[in-house]
Amino acid sequence: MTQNAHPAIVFFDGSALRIEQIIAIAQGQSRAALSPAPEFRARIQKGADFLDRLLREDGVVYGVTTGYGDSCTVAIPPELMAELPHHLYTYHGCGAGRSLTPVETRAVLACRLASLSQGLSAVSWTLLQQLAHLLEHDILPIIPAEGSVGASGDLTPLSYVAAVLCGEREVLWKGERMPAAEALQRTGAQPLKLRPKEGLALMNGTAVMTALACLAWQRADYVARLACRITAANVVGVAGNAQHFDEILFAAKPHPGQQRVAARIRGDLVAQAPLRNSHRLQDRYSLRCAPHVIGVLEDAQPFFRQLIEGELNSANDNPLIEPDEERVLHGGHFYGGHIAFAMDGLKNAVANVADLLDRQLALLVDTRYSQGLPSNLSAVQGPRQAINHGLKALQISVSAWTAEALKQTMPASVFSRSTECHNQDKVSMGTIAARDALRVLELTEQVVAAMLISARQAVVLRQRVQADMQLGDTLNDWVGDLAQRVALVEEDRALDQDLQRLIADIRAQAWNLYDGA
Ligand SMILES: N[C@@H](Cc1ccc(O)cc1)C(=O)O
Repeated sequence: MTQNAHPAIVFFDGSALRIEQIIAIAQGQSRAALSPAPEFRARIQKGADFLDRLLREDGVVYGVTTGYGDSCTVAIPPELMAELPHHLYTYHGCGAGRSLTPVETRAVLACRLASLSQGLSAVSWTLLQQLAHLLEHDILPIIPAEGSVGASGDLTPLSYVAAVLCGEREVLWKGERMPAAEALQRTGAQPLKLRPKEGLALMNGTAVMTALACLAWQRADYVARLACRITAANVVGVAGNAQHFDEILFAAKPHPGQQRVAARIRGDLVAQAPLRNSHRLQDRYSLRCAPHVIGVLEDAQPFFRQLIEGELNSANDNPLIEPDEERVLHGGHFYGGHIAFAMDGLKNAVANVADLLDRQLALLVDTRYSQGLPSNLSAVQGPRQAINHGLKALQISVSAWTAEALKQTMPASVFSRSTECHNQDKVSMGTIAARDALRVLELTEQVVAAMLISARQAVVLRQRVQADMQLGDTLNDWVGDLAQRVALVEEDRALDQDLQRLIADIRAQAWNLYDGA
């Protein structure tokens, strides 16, 4: 997707949002705003009014007139009720670990706003405005990444959002870390005084894991595309057999994602005649089965999207306050099992792509398998060949990153444990799964960056040993583009700067691959 494909403003009014809209907000390509539609505001108001009436007439609402979680049996005296929401974020101020990045934090704010805009959380219009104010002025709560079990949602990390709305704790604003109160004041906003239930509404949900999942989904999509292009280049590099990606062959196995991967690679290899009589009819699995590996990710992504967007477009706190039917519904929508499962699956499929690429590089650097390419893809000829080592160390690094990515695939969702005096006795661990997925993606992007260097190197060296080798236009243009970004590795040189630049290109999705198909 190109940048100008994003609308300038994403309006929040409870209607369904897509992953791309959250990403566009997170990356600063779109602004977020509350819908000006009077019906939307009226619906929000109706929820808040209903809660007020309920308290006047009925007097008992979980988390409003009672303590939280297992402490729901504790009655809150009326004179202390107003303080209760502030206690919620205060005692949850026990996060640790790295802080979420600005991109991640914007995504969190957008996901929480999406959930509260469903109109089922009985928050005030003022609260929504304050949340939108943070996004509008790019006031970013400092949110520690660790400390959520992912059911009761992301209570602890979201307490940092709640506190900031109330002018407490710290934010990043215009690149500077400062007290939240100062940033609010300098942007013309007042600290919020939370109404009954608003602490729970803000915190008792899945916005952190959902935000991280949106970001992971999009990065995984791009990794899959790059893996197709790199595989095609590597087939050329080792003079492999393009027939492995044949259309009739893949028609026999009706996984649409796998078929799409085969079609992409096949399209990239248009100039490669199928080697019907070559001495080696079949390439090794890391090439021949590339559609079967990348295809798992491709086929799973629509399902992951469905899980992620289902969560994104949900009211995921508790209790829900339904203003039309006038119901107070106690449930467990803060349970992030769908995100946990999506992220455990995504990290597995992505790490398998890293592993595939690592195996392809192992073929390329080894003269036993590379069909005439120089050892370690060294481009140096003549006497100086002896002291030059080509991509030897790069391949070792790729193996290290791959091993670490694979190690990270242990499912988080199976590590549920009973917590909070056995009220939260089954939890999702979705936030841990999402953080794992991002770490796997980081490592895999490093692998991909290295593979860009090696794929380009391999194609050039193949041309050297096989002067009549033809490249299709797409692959030719792409290798030409890579040549602009990274010089051929000839005399030994440190490659870390090249890697950093390429990783940045990958993160910026610098290449338009397969026209979004
Ligand atoms: N998620 C719990 C509420 C809760 C809130 C804060 C806690 O510290 C613990 C539990 C529920 O709705 O049942």
